[in-house]
Amino acid sequence: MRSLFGGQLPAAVIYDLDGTLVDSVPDLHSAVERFQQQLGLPTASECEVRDWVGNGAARLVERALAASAGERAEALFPAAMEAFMVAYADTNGRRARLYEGVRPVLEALAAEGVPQALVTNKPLAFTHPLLEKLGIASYFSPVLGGDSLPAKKPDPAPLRAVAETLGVAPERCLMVGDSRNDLLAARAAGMPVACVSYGYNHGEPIAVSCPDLLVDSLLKLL
Ligand SMILES: O=C(O)COP(=O)(O)O
Ligand SMILES: [Mg+2]
Repeated sequence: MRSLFGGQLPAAVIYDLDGTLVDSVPDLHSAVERFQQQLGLPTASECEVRDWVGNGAARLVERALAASAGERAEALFPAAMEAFMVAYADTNGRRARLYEGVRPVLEALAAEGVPQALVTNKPLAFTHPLLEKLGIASYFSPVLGGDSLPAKKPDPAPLRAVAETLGVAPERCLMVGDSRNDLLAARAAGMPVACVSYGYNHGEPIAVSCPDLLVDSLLKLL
């Protein structure tokens, strides 16, 4: 990580959540399965849901409907969205786990006084309870969800907003993510970007998008 900043630490680190810090797919899959069952639709596998995550809750529901509801997808969307929100409020955090290395890295950077922030496409109402459950909420300020601003990643607006809030130049921040949404947002904001290889990227290895740094564990950032 220091190699990207002339041997120094970045002025701030901005993390993605799902697929970068937290393996949240088991809980998202349970919620998708539940709304599909309620609507009498065939249910998705966990692998399918893994490839659909990353553009926020509405896109996840749309992708699940496209795969299971055929011509009825559009008409079923409002009911599916409502059922998903209720189901995920219940399943969120049940099986979610921090990836290896996450807590030590958060601790190490906090000890060095590096500000850490979170920009996820997950709705904010699900983000705060998940961070609390996993015991990592106190590391991040600010926390932006997919519905915090009019635009979400891959739009650079949330990353720019964080840099401005923290009073640091975007090029001195490091974005850490798992998907091309994180990478495109960072590039458009003028931020160096590190990606983890183990996350969710719509079924494609993130290496294809050539991040500035590619790591198989957050520990490699140190
Ligand atoms: O699409 C989601 O809800 C997950 O988003 P994230 O990878 O930006 O945390
Ligand atoms: Mg992600």
